[in-house]
Amino acid sequence: MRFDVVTLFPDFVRQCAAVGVVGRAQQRELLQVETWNPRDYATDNYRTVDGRTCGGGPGMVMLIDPLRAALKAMREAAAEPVHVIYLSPQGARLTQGRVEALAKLPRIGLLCGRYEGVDERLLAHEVDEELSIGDYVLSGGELGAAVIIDAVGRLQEGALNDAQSAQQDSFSDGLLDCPHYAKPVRHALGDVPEVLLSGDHAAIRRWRLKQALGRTWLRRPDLLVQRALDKESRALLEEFRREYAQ
Ligand SMILES: c1cc(-c2cnc[nH]2)ccn1
Repeated sequence: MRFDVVTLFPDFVRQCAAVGVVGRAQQRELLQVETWNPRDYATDNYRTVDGRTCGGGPGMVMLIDPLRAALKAMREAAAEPVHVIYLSPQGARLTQGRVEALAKLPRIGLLCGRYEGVDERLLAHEVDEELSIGDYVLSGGELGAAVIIDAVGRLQEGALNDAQSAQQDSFSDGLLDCPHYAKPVRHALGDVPEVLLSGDHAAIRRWRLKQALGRTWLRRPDLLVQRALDKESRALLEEFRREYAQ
């Protein structure tokens, strides 16, 4: 997987991708992150990349030509076709399902806007998809790009170790994660649940699934609506709800 990020802040994006799972995956050449700065493609002496918004009003808009030249250089830099994503509050909300689909692509281009955004004509001709990481306004698209690089990058074959894969699976089955504990077993803040000390792996699996179902029901019931539950999960959730109601 190759990510190509068009951004006025390449160092920020590279630093985000240099640590943790994604950083290690880059070192192991499981993925590649390249950056393209539109300012390097501005043709005037001031390296101008923004202009006043037509029709008046506050703020500036990113100009077509520096972005278009940067995208052209990006497309020419490698053979595979690029799926170009523009990060914006106007985009479709990013979901784990969309992340899993994106993880199958050979190359992803991430266009990061700043100021009030990007000239609509550039978006209409150069962008395949708009995605939002949440209903709030950020200072630019770079944090969205970092989220996509992390969520998609960690799904590349070999990027995760066994424990991380298990944790990924627990989120990816559409439920919130169960509670986690480490030593000491006894603490002034409370004790580790006995079942986790029992060595009974079947009971531990059921307890973790019950907690995940119960938490999802309490905190994100909308996720449960979208998810069919098997007989065991329905029974465990009912058990959780009965105990919760007591
Ligand atoms: C993705 C991008 C953005 C954003 C880009 N520029 C200002 N906000 C907000 C949410 N998700």
